[in-house]
Amino acid sequence: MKILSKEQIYEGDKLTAQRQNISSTELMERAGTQIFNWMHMRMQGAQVPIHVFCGIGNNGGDGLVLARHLVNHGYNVHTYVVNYSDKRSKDFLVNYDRIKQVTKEWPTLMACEEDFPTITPEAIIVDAVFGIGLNRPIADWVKKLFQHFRASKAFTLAIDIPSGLQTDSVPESENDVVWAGYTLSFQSPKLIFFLPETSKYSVQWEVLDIGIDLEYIYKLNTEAELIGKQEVLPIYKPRKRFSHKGSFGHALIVGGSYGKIGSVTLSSKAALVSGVGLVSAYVPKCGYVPLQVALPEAMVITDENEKFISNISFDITPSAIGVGIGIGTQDETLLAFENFLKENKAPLVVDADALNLLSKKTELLALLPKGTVLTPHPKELERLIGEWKDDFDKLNKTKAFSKKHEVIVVVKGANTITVFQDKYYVNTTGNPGLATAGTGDVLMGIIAGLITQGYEPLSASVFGVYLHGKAADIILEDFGYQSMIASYVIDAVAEAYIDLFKQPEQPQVSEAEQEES
Ligand SMILES: NC(=O)C1=CN([C@@H]2O[C@H](COP(=O)(O)OP(=O)(O)OC[C@H]3O[C@@H](n4cnc5c(N)ncnc54)[C@H](OP(=O)(O)O)[C@@H]3O)[C@@H](O)[C@H]2O)[C@@H](O)CC1
Ligand SMILES: Nc1ncnc2c1ncn2[C@@H]1O[C@H](COP(=O)(O)OP(=O)(O)O)[C@@H](O)[C@H]1O
Ligand SMILES: [K+]
Repeated sequence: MKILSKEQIYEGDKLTAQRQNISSTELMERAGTQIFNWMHMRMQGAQVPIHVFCGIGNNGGDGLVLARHLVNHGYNVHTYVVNYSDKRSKDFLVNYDRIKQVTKEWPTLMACEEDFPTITPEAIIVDAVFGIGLNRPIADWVKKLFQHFRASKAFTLAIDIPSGLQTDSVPESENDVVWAGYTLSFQSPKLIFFLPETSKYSVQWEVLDIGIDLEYIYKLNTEAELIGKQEVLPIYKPRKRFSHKGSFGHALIVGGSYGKIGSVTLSSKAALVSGVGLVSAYVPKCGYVPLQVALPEAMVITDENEKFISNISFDITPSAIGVGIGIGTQDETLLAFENFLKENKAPLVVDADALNLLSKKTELLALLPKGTVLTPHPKELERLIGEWKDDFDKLNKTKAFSKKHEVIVVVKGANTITVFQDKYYVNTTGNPGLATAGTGDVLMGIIAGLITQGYEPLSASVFGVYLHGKAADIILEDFGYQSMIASYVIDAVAEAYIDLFKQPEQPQVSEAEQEES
């Protein structure tokens, strides 16, 4: 699913009105009605107090449409106009008149703290104060209103975006923003739902379809894309009946040092379950026995050194190489890595300590083949691109880094974002069960394994991140967040593949209904 910028959303609204020959008022009616339907389906007329807080722009207009429908359906509604400006949008005014026609209880005008109503914890707050039009600092009394919402502990439903958030920046203080339990977003999810610093402002989100022109969306090139099953299915390469192990390449996993051989075992096994034909592991001598015992399917090549890698030399021709897990950052290993990069022609995935070696000696970045995949966790990323001011600064710096060095950067985290040139691919799978040792090694093995099988490095990264997260989601039911470990994630990659082709469950039709039809 495409994640539209604010400008693209406004453009989409305008074009839709033109092409469907409807007014912006009608589009707002659609938007507000969708919100009403969402609430009505869940509330079924329950008489919980609903406080709808409307700004003076179109987000407020949506709130007024919703409030009118709630009044018409007999809900216990209180509507407020948060009067932070003397301006009013045209469609706000239209809907202000319309709500006055259906109730004697006109919206209460609020202009300072004294006007704040009492909100009980069991009430519902609808936040239609600011939408994507917020463009400057908010008045102090309005910030106090947001704090009043939060202090009330009432469930808060935000329309389009939690008020106080802008689509392309991080708020200065968490007191300047509405903390929503749920956000109903029009047309496109917003990037801020997926970033570490801003995702907390909406516990859950959902996109409501307001019928924006499909051709416009289809042709649109967006900076960010949300990656779910629909997006990875076209990437998947089916297997031919007469394929053989030679058809799926030979992966080489280079890593390990004394006490850290497990990382190589995990990556190599992950590469195998991703579907490669052959896997070899390159480890220091101390890794030979543990690897052969733990993973009989893999071949093992050893370094001359007993405890760490000192010279990466082999006489196979791997289709792709994953390097860096557990190798440490000592000088001999740095030199071995440098010499390896000077010789290497195979596509690369660089992870863990190899990333730290790149940060230690940045000249090595020039030796990476074009399209190399880097898979840093936040600390490794910081060593590569320097400190960032906030999440947007981080993404911009990563983008600049990706462009400069022609590499793909997989920014790992709760919503892993793969960055390549001008584009962000935001993953939707995965859960906090993955916050455990070795899951990054597994990811590296999967991505290296997919490149080995002939996937383009960018597709391999996006697909690999999806499969890895999906595997964790599948086993969540069995192991929960606490007891999930990296090996179980490897075991579940098979199910993640199978899930790609599962049809959504159809609603059960009773025999009586079948006979009727
Ligand atoms: N277009 C459509 O057809 C549809 C739009 N939809 C809805 O419209 C929403 C966007 O609406 P919007 O553009 O009117 O902006 P909104 O967020 O309501 O803000 C109001 C105005 O406040 C102002 N302002 C900004 N910051 C300020 C500040 N700090 N303190 C004081 N004032 C400030 C600023 O105006 P300015 O003063 O800069 O001229 C701004 O314009 C969108 O989120 C969705 O809910 C849906 O109905 C679908 C159809
Ligand atoms: N809260 C979370 N939600 C989803 N995925 C997570 C979460 N925390 C970590 N992960 C994922 O787990 C993996 C951890 O990788 P990394 O930090 O390199 O671990 P290790 O070095 O122990 O292998 C990454 O793929 C990351 O995206
Ligand atoms: K809002």
